[in-house]
Amino acid sequence: MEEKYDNELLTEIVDHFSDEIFVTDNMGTVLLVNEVCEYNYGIPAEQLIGKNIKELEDSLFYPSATIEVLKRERPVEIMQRTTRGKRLFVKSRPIFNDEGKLLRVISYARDLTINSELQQRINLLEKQLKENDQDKQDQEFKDVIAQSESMKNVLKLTLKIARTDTTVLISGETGVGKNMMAKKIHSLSHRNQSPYKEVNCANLSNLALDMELFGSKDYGVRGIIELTNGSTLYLDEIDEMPYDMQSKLLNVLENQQLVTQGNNKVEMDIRFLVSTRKNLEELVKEGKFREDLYYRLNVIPIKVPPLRERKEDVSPLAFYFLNQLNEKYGQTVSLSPIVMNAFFEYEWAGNVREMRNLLEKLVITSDTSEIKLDQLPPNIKAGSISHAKSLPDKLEQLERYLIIESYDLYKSSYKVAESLGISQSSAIRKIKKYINQ
Ligand SMILES: Nc1ncnc2c1ncn2[C@@H]1O[C@H](COP(=O)(O)OP(=O)(O)OP(=O)(O)O)[C@@H](O)[C@H]1O
Repeated sequence: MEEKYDNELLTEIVDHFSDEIFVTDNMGTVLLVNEVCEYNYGIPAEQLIGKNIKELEDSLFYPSATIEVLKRERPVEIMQRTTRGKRLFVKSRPIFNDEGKLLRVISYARDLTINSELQQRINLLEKQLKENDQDKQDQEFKDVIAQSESMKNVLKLTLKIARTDTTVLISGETGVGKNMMAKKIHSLSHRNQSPYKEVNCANLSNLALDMELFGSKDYGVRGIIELTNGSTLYLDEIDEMPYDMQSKLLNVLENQQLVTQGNNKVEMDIRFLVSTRKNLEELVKEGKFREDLYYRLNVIPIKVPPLRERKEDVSPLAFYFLNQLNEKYGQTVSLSPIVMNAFFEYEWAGNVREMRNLLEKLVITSDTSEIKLDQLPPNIKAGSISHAKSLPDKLEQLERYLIIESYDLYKSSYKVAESLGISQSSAIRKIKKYINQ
């Protein structure tokens, strides 16, 4: 009786096994197969029983692992293709009786097509997820110009960390957009309904900064740290914070508590975003910045690269600001290609802010619709000359600058020749060299 149940149990297990099971006798006659066979070969299991493996090879699959085991009398592992287009990984092994005579061959086959289909599905889902992320990024950052790979990476990281609560250290030269990124982080965070506060640590005297941040009992004022509880506080130019004050800030960060001017211990829940123009690690080495505070702040570092290291952003930024400013001042000013070239060559020590300010001045003051090279400040006109190292290089850059400036103004090789006192053929040659290349 129990044997019957055991057989039923065995059939149940075999039929529900996710791999194919295929058993033959020592002549290759099929004795047992499970339901997976139907899926792999397109034939119901019953129709396979009693058939010989040699009849099945080629018509249903190739090669047969069972035939190999029958030949060699030892375990075999092979890759098999079925006429239904499946790729199976087959493991077959012989079963011997007590006298060592081959009795059965049992094979297990795993469908690798499922794996690759699964992989394709995963790839597709990952792709959709990435596109989704890209859409989201484009939407959230539509007012942030980022054509360069390095800026795109900054945005990607910003999007990723905005919704967390970690402290972020934003570093970069003046005017690269640190402030803008900090505001983005806040507006994309769950704190965006509470007011974002910022304090510049370089603009105030030590005493005033202390009072601004921590408040004053004498004057009965509450500090901005206390007032920002629950929201985001951006500490701009943290590198300028006096050493002693750094300990007070560290205390708040470490203990998430603040002793207020009213002498109450308040639990703090502030997200700190800090920025630095200087290399904080260097300042730590020089003993000007507390190492413990540095590590506490540097949880997620975001480095916003200077404009000269991401030239691809120069013209998109210029067009973006030009549009914005034209609209603001009711103008229709554009930049001549040569001016665009000068923008590209220039080093922009003041970065994006310097470019925006210059464009604002040009849009306001220009009385022509196209800005010409001679309307630019000398440092930008001559920007590319200062990069040249040797005298011959400098001379060539100077020549290039004069030719470009003159051609930008006159748009005629004859006039360029006349204005610079050279022959027209020489002017043509130089225009070709520096402009039309
Ligand atoms: N990628 C950008 N796209 C659009 N506008 C930008 C971009 N980067 C910077 N700006 C604009 O340039 C100006 C300067 O940026 P921001 O004040 O964020 O720089 P910063 O690095 O914080 O400067 P500082 O170190 O002087 O505080 C702002 O008007 C900002 O909106």
